[in-house]
Amino acid sequence: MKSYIAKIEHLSHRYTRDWAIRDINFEIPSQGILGLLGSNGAGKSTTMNILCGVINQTEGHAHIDGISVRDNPVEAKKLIGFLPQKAPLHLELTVDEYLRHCAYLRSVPQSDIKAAMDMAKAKCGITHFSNRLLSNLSGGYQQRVGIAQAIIHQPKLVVLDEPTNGLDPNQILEVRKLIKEIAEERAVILSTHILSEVQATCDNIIMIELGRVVFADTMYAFNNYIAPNSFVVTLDQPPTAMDEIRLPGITEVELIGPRMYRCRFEGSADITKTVIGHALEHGWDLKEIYLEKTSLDGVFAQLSKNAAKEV
Ligand SMILES: Nc1ncnc2c1ncn2[C@@H]1O[C@H](COP(=O)(O)OP(=O)(O)OP(=O)(O)O)[C@@H](O)[C@H]1O
Repeated sequence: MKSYIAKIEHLSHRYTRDWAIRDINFEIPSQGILGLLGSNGAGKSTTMNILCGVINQTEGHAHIDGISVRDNPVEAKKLIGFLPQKAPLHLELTVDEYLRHCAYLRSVPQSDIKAAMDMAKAKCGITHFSNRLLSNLSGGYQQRVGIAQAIIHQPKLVVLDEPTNGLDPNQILEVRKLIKEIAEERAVILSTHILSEVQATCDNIIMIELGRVVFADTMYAFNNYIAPNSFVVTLDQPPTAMDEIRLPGITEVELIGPRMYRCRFEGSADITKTVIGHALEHGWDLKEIYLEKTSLDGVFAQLSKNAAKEV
């Protein structure tokens, strides 16, 4: 058995003059969740749409289980469930009416449709809403219906474009849990511009910026990559000269609030222990110290810098 279900090779696309994506290469593992992370306009939807046969690429190849999406779209699409950024819901239908319609569109045999609907509803926790109009469901439940339509034909790969966009914090947690459950049986690729979304749900990550892959590895490697390089410290009795806080290893100290300093450092985060010891020794009266999480912007900046160096 192949360890991946889909393969993207040298994928490039331009809508008009400029390239939206350029020479994208990656594989989607047969199981688990792959996160496609990138800021707005990075090229996530373009990549997803090509993968799902919604648009044809200008150059390169997308294969699902060895089948070319471009050359054999009907067969390739049978293997994919897709929830686009704007869920294709018909709000005037009930959950059952809508899912029956989706099963029919997905060529589920007539005799299997009821079982397919029951399976998708149970999996997505919407059985009790079978006869509810979609327009009367909350955003979180509408998204569950969107996911149910994506798995109704038991695809090997589920593609989710910004699946938690517009949901409230509780709904986000529930939908993430559902996505993880779905990925126990198949491959899932989800796109998002939210770093914490990928960190919370994904096993592997592809990060794209300006249409190019800037990072591709496991989530573990990514988390190590974005190890924080700054901390914030509040000192009730700070030294008169701010420079005194700049202990060896600290490269920059910035005043960001009353007696509150952002310190950038190189090397191990253990530097905070040194600062705590030093503050105690010099009576700086340390109130609070915490490592700052690297922002997505920070990660992008760092990755772009690295990519530029490699060119
Ligand atoms: N139909 C289109 N016609 C022309 N340009 C487009 C079209 N769709 C997308 N683009 C451009 O292609 C680039 C990539 O867009 P894409 O929608 O793939 O990015 P994205 O990462 O999904 O962003 P978002 O999170 O905002 O949806 C952007 O510069 C965008 O303006």
